[in-house]
Amino acid sequence: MATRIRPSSKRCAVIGGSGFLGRHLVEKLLDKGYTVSVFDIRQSYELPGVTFHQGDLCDKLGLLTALRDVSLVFHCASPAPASDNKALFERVNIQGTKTVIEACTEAGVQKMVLTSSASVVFEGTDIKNGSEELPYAKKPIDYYTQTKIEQEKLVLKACNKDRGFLTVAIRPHGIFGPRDPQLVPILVDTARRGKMKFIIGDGSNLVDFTYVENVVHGHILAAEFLRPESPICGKAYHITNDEPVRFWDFMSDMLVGLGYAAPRYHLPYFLVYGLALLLWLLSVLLRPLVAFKPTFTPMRVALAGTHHFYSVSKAKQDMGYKPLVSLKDGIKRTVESYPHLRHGV
Ligand SMILES: NC(=O)C1=CN([C@@H]2O[C@H](COP(=O)(O)OP(=O)(O)OC[C@H]3O[C@@H](n4cnc5c(N)ncnc54)[C@H](O)[C@@H]3O)[C@@H](O)[C@H]2O)C=CC1
Ligand SMILES: CC(C)CCC[C@@H](C)[C@H]1CC[C@H]2C3=C(CC[C@]12C)[C@@]1(C)CCC(=O)C[C@@H]1CC3
Repeated sequence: MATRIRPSSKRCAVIGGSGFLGRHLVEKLLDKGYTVSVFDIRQSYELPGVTFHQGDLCDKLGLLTALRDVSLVFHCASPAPASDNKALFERVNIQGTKTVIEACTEAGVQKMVLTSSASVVFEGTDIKNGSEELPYAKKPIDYYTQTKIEQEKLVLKACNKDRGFLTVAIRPHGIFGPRDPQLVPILVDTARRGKMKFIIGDGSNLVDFTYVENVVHGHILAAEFLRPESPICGKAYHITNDEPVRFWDFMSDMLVGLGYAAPRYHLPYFLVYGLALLLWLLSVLLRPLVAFKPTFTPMRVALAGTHHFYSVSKAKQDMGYKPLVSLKDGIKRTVESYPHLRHGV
């Protein structure tokens, strides 16, 4: 049974703290008595007790200023997967993460918690109750995931007990909740354009969706357990709601909760995947002439049409992780937080 050890210092920095997960993390850290600095390329809010440092994480000097006197760093910055910009993913997730590690070691930071992704092991085919033992995807589903793999490897490799720098990676899956800029807005936009009528495949595929407060809980537990004698040093941990759900039931609950019709008609998986691949290729080839972004990318079709859910046994055993908010409550809270996205508004 894991025993939690209180952190020696509660001064931390959240890189990417202006984002969806980052802001929820900042709010919970403040509740728990931490002193928080945010480092982000943009400032999206103001909160008493939070010091904002606006800058690009590829800039070591900017980081060093933000990391002064900080003992714990959460790194949850990344370009959005939908940006589909290979050069940007490589610059921020790989080069930028190298810079973050260098800055942390130069500034004397003792612990770093990386937000990785469960998708680092996903190749577009079924994963059922996948453990952290699964190898990294040899053929990741997109450039974003490819760079998340490299990023996780860099951070875990940097863990060095002798030098007093401890690292751990949290791998959430399908984060949702209030202020999420991706899942619900994309879903509603697709529904408003009349494109949410179809279920890809037979609709029985199980997927993990994780309420944002559970993801935050996993990050803070990891930070608090990160000590030289702990088994979590240099390791990756899945963090989910531990309630795999049919992908299309989850989407239907969200849609119906917001007043839209649930999808009803089935389309064969491989037909939709093939069409999505064709459209994506066209969008890449025609990029210099016309800019269009298909809603159903091959990555989204793979995520929507396969089983992919992950075991959280290791996080339970090593850090005493247990989701705090059920899927049902998470969906209710999320739906209530988007009055402006309701049907007819
Ligand atoms: N949303 C999801 O379902 C999942 C997200 N993740 C990971 O969780 C983390 C947080 O994701 P979200 O909160 O959803 O994204 P988000 O887009 O809301 O937040 C990312 C933040 O990073 C900042 N950022 C981007 N480039 C930067 C740069 N060069 N320098 C400084 N800041 C920069 C952005 O301004 C933004 O505030 C990311 O690492 C993502 O890969 C992992 C699994 C699932
Ligand atoms: C148009 C519909 C078929 C799908 C709408 C919902 C999708 C936008 C989301 C369903 C699964 C989500 C997901 C991610 C982003 C949003 C979805 C595709 C991630 C790719 C975000 C970043 C990660 O690290 C992995 C996530 C997997 C699940």
